[in-house]
Amino acid sequence: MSGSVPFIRRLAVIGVGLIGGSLARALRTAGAVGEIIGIDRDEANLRQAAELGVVDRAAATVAEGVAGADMVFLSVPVRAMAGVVREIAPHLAAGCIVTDGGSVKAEVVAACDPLMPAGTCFVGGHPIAGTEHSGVGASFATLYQGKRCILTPAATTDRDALATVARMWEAAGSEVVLMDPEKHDRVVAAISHLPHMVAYALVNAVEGYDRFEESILRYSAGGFRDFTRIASSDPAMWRDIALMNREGVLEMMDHFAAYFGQLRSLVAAGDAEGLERFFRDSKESRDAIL
Ligand SMILES: NC(=O)c1ccc[n+]([C@@H]2O[C@H](COP(=O)([O-])OP(=O)(O)OC[C@H]3O[C@@H](n4cnc5c(N)ncnc54)[C@H](O)[C@@H]3O)[C@@H](O)[C@H]2O)c1
Ligand SMILES: O=C(O)C(=O)C[C@]1(C(=O)O)C=C[C@@H](O)C=C1
Repeated sequence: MSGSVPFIRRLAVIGVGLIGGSLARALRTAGAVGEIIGIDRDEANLRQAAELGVVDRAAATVAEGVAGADMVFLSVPVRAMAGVVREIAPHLAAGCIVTDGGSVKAEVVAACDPLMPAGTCFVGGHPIAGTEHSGVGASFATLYQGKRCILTPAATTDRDALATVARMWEAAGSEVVLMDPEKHDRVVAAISHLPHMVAYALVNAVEGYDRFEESILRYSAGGFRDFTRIASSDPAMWRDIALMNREGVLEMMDHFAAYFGQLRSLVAAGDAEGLERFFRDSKESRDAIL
């Protein structure tokens, strides 16, 4: 544990899975938080969170769980966020900050912000870090180390609350970036949501390929497995993301289809030079991000 002062007195984590559990672990390791209360509709997962010491105690009810908390972190699927805020709103202490880690921001912020009682504040957030695994058993303290966390404040967001949420993510090891929610959704549609759509479609396409009488997936090796790791991610989480960032995801799927079509034309035309140029451009861009 670092010697830093716990600047969050009581943190309530709603949805103690990969994202919420990892934040709880990271903040505890950093000495940034006094007490951590867990809330989850999956009783077995919540019990495990308490047994693992990820939370200090499991709340019996949502009302009891958020009572007296100065920070509430929402890490439930994106379409569940507003319902949870509606449920906790009457029980929040004055000055409480509610923030989230959901993968879509415009609709989440627009739905949650107006539900907040006077004297409390909602700050939208999204750590750009994760894995294909779910549940508190998959959580780990270093998930956010060296990663970015995007915060999406509105013009009306209290600046002190924003600074406290930024400090929380920095304590977890992340670099905080501010962005408006609409830009956020277009950016993650490109760098996160499209790759998941492509990976899910690729696995189904190969499994659905019926030229042979056996499933050929078992012959897959490094290339296919690296590329499709994220197709093992939670289907319900990705259903919610595709529905809530529908416009951004559709725009990127169309954009991708145009590039895929270009590549198809190069193959069909036997254009060796064009193919090599296409692959070189891509390799240069990909090498540059590492
Ligand atoms: N998995 C990732 O890589 C990743 C990365 C960044 C952000 N996110 C976002 O973080 C959020 C959580 O994802 P996760 O990967 O931690 O999922 P997870 O399945 O590991 O954890 C979510 C937890 O929320 C609980 N839950 C669901 N609905 C609830 C409700 N209404 N009330 C109380 N508890 C409820 C579930 O029981 C589960 O334990 C999602 O919004 C997701 O979009 C995920
Ligand atoms: O590394 C992974 O497994 C992830 O899918 C993490 C990932 C991504 O990079 O796309 C997935 C969803 C998020 O909202 C943020 C991060």
